Amino acid sequence: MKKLPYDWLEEIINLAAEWVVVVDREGIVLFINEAYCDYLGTTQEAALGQNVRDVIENTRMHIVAKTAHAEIASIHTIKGSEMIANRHPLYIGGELVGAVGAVMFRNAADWMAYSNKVQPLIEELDYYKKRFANELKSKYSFHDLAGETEVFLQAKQLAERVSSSQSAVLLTGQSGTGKELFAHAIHGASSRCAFPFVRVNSASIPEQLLESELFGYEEGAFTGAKKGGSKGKFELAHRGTIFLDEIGDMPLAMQSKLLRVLQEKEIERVGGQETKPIDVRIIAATHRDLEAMVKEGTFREDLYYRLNVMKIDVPSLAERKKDLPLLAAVLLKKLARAFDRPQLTLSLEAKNRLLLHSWPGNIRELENILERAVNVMDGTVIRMNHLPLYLQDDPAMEQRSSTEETAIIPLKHAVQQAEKQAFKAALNRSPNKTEAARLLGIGKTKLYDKCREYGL
Ligand SMILES: Nc1ncnc2c1ncn2[C@@H]1O[C@H](COP(=O)(O)OP(=O)(O)OP(=O)(O)O)[C@@H](O)[C@H]1O
Repeated sequence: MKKLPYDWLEEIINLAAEWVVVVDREGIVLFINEAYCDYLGTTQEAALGQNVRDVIENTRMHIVAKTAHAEIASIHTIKGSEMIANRHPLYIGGELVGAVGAVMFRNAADWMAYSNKVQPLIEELDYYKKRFANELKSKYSFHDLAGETEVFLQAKQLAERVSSSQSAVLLTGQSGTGKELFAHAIHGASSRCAFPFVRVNSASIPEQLLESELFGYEEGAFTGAKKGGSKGKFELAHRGTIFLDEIGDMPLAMQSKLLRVLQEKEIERVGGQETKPIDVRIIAATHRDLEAMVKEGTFREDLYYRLNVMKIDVPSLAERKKDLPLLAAVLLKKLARAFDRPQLTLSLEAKNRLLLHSWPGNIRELENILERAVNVMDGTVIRMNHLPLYLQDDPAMEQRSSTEETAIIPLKHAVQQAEKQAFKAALNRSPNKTEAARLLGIGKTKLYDKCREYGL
């Protein structure tokens, strides 16, 4: 291979690094470029062969040539100016022969120009770091859990009491009842509140990804694995709380792995050899009947007992209908802020209609209905015609439709009712949403959209 001529190399160094010096192991100058000499007020002829300390004030090149410890971005004052220099040990053929020094920024103005470019990037990084940290914080406190009915207050008081313990908590209750809010509040009131709150939804993560999502993976664990590997949710939650939502949807194979982690209190990344100790509190939630699943053999009994140390039943909205006006008011306040539409209220007629509804989708359904209304109305009062069609029907029909002979109703409503029934049945009969989507012959995204639409 043809080598570059020496004078080319020198020119390349001048262009690339501007000020460069090379010393041998004794600190004798072997090379220094012209630009550096000009600044120092010397010449190459005079500097070569001299001890570097006699050529450059405050230098540390002779030290790096001895210790072989690189010094990066060190501040170096020469002739009253602060420069930023890098000093590297120089190895040739594996042997330490001296050191190379380069001045990266010759004055504050150079540094400022560079810093002006880098600063916005640092600020952006900072912003994302803070946002990420916020994501890992609990967002709701007990104060945010609205409700005054006896059954709700009992659940809330029990949750407040268990906050201070380290025991696992199992939150049960239908979908949309506020289990996640309870989990946030428990973490927020616990001694772990300064550490992360990390949520994992077992139903929304494909089975083959769940293990690496929970426990992380090492570099090269599989095709497409990130360089340096990745932390799993358990590692992210270290010293904090992990919220295992939809635990009833966790596949059996993963249940065994989860149980091992809970017993051993250590995790092993996918593709890794070492185990890491982990200190997390577990809060699990499900809308499924785990005891029935244990009997059926679809949920591990030993895992069930590990998770079910403290069980809190979050009541359905049907059981706490008296809370509906208060909940609607709280949710409307939230929507008013989000949509910048102050003073949102419910008309008496709409409120009465809501009180007659059976609320299979609980508070999430109420939230969706109110949000939809805010989107379709102009003023500040939610009226009957702002409610979804299935609530504009005669309320008696809602109760009758499943038991009596089919009433004649507009086709559009009938289709909606039938669709909602089909979704409910598929969800009840399937161990997870993927299976429900398969039974219905639709994609998972469509299933999620429809569940949101019908508040399921
Ligand atoms: N007590 C409450 N006060 C105010 N808002 C509530 C309350 N409970 C629930 N909500 C609201 O209802 C919605 C559903 O709550 P959440 O997601 O906690 O339900 P969930 O039981 O975890 O549902 P799923 O089982 O489907 O995950 C949320 O948007 C939440 O803000």
